[in-house]
Amino acid sequence: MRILITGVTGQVGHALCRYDWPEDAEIVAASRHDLDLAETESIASYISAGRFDAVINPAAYTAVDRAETDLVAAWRVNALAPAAMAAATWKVGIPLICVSTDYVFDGTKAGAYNEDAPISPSGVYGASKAAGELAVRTGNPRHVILRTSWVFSAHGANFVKTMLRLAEERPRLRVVDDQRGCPTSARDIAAVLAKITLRLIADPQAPTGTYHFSNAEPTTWCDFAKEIFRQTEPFGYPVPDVEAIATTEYPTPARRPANSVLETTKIERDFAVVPRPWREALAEVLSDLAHGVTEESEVTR
Ligand SMILES: NC(=O)C1=CN([C@@H]2O[C@H](COP(=O)(O)OP(=O)(O)OC[C@H]3O[C@@H](n4cnc5c(N)ncnc54)[C@H](OP(=O)(O)O)[C@@H]3O)[C@@H](O)[C@H]2O)C=CC1
Ligand SMILES: Cc1cn([C@H]2C[C@H](O)[C@@H](COP(=O)(O)OP(=O)(O)O[C@H]3O[C@@H](C)C(=O)[C@@H](O)[C@H]3O)O2)c(=O)[nH]c1=O
Ligand SMILES: [Mg+2]
Repeated sequence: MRILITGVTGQVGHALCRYDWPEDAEIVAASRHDLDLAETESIASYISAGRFDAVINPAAYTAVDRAETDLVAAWRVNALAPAAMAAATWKVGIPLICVSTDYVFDGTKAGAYNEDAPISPSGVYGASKAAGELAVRTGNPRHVILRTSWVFSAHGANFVKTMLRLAEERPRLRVVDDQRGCPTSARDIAAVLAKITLRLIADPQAPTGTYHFSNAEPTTWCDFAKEIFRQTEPFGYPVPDVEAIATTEYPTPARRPANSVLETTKIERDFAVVPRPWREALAEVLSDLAHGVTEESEVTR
């Protein structure tokens, strides 16, 4: 079976390429040079010519603040590209597995969001991802949309690596303590995406639709930062003071949800997925970083 993976230079795409796929899985890893997702018109022919058995699309325009002033580019990659993929995959009768975000929610809900909670994105990034979801839902009934949150990994750009970099530069960091969510390892997301994809390829009756997946145990960005430094201290890395601040004290172009905790019971039930605590996944990533398993690592398949 042939599986197309997009966004292979990103956190989740990279982890998918490194996943331990079964022997009979042939992974086609498409970078922006192979398939530029901003070129909407090129997507259909690439997919129809590829003889794929499934398409996994973790590629996205993920610069949340930049999206506010780069609306068309964000919508091309996050909305139009998934729309083109949905049409093309449905035409050749294969499943489409896409990744979406907690930022489709406005964050005003008190508890965790389940898959049926109404979406109400407050920024361009979230809105464009919500549009991509809708396109996939209406374009290919054989889809899974996996919403996740606060992705981190040794590879690529993310909050963990930002904190480690800032700690080298400053003795004191100020981090928002009034936005709640669940950090999630790109490797864990990749394992879930692989499991879902293999099941959809093998079984025409496999469950489809929208699913939430994150690592377990909600936290705030501030407590996430503190845990990063608690875990890196033994490596001899610099440990800055982390000051808890309010979102109002850290102005950004895009508004972020105050609460974006995702409820994961549906995926646990339908795909027998067991989310592990993010602190455990963080330890793995920090160990990878300490041992130099970073973006320079070669993807071997
Ligand atoms: N990062 C996060 O915290 C979260 C991410 N998500 C979602 O998870 C998915 C994976 O995110 P993550 O791995 O972190 O993303 P990254 O930002 O790490 O990677 C994005 C990938 O998309 C590719 N891409 C962007 N524009 C294009 C284009 N025009 N043509 C082809 N490829 C393109 C990038 O390629 P290049 O390197 O060439 O730019 C890169 O490979 C996304 O759908 C995202 O919306 C959901 C919740 C949280
Ligand atoms: C660097 C920094 C950030 N912050 C705040 C800003 C923001 O509210 C929060 C996290 O910062 P980031 O820029 O990493 O966050 P952001 O880019 O918004 O992360 C999001 O990315 C997209 C792609 C998603 O889909 C989301 O799930 C989420 O992971 O921390 C501080 O308070 N202090 C700091 O020094
Ligand atoms: Mg960011």
